[in-house]
Amino acid sequence: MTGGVPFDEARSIAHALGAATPVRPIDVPLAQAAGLVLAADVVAPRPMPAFAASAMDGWVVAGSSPWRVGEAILAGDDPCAVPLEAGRARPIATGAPVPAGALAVLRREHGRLDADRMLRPLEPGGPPPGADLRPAGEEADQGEVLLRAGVRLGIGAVALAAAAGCSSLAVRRPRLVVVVTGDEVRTVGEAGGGAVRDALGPALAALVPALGAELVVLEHAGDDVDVLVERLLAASATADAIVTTGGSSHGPADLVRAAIAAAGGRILVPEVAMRPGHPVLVAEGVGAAPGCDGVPLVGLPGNPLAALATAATVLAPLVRGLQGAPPATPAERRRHPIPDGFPASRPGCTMVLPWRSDDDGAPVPTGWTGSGMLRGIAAADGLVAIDETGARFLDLPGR
Ligand SMILES: Nc1nc2c(c(=O)[nH]1)N[C@H]1C(S)=C(S)[C@@H](COP(=O)(O)OP(=O)(O)OC[C@H]3O[C@@H](n4cnc5c(N)ncnc54)[C@H](O)[C@@H]3O)O[C@H]1N2
Ligand code: MOO
Repeated sequence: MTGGVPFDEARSIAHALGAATPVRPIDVPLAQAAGLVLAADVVAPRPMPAFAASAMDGWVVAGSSPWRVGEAILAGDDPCAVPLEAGRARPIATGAPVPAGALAVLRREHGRLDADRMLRPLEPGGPPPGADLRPAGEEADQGEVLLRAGVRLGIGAVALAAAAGCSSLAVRRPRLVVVVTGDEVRTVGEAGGGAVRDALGPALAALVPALGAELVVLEHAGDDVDVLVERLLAASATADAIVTTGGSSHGPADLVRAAIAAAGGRILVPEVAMRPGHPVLVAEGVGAAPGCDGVPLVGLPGNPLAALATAATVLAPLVRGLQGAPPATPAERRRHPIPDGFPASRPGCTMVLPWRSDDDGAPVPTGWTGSGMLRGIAAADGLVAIDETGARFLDLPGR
């Protein structure tokens, strides 16, 4: 047994903490919306497509063949007010509006235009009614919900919103402040003489936007509790949530817990039954004062692999809560048998390990899984959480 809050419960607490105060929606230009979480439903303002159009280059035909061919219709032309009469055809481009009365579109490779401008199908009978016609409203009726609030916008969703006529979208993008602690942590120069280079600041600077949040400040604080409290209070005034690294355990220089208390916060998750990352903590109300609720905080351990594993475990659900997104993706929730080559589960403890695909696409351990190591996660396709119920693949945004 490792002790600590069970893995799933810690994730639920983190998500619920964020979901209790989802951040205020902001409008962002469409081109900046990918990766962010939608704050309001997007509905089709008109049928999609808005008009009946040809799905192929060829001829739009009415009645039976042969057809007398008239003027071409191009994409961008106004829908024609004059219906196409039986026995007539018009050359038509993919996406061009189809006139009323049309039977079907005959693809250009399926027809022959004779010298007398009469069109005949190569196959007897010609196209069946409706062939290669895109009816108006085929994809959506007017007023139909295209994208639901809470969804993370991918490139397809951005393209759909653009097609629906949006030029900006309401999203929830939480503002995070990251405080990297540790007197021994250096941002420049080489490690040595007891010092280490900061591995976590740069990683979190990449992770935060990959989670669909905004990094407003990334700062370094030594192991001085007064300085740390000051930083937490300042952060609570600007941020929707705070992330600290290091000092989360109970060593002589581990000050994060004391600083949280001094900054008015309350620890909800003091440690998690997981390896690595056991000392990770989740707190609420940092910076709380009369008339101000304070903000959530996730205290990541200093050991680098532990920090990244716990970021995927509790920081990601907290951010999803703040975004108004559901707790975990269905892919993350799905349990798999523990894949070959991975360690068996340990009672009462969730192990989080980096994995990569082998040449056949099967997950294999990366090695270098010590809590202070980084070569494993550097080579990883993701993280896998193993417990007595099986294996679950966690999202590792920005990997
Ligand atoms: N007596 C016990 N000691 C420890 C326990 C325990 O249960 N009992 N838990 C261990 C576990 S598990 C972890 S994880 C670490 C986490 O401790 P902290 O969060 O307090 O981390 P630090 O002590 O500040 O640092 C640990 C390690 O990581 C290096 N570090 C810190 N920040 C960075 C950074 N930004 N970039 C690169 N490396 C960093 C730091 O120099 C230390 O080597 O506690 C165990 N102890
Ligand atoms: O939980 Mo710690 O990350 O094993 O060293």
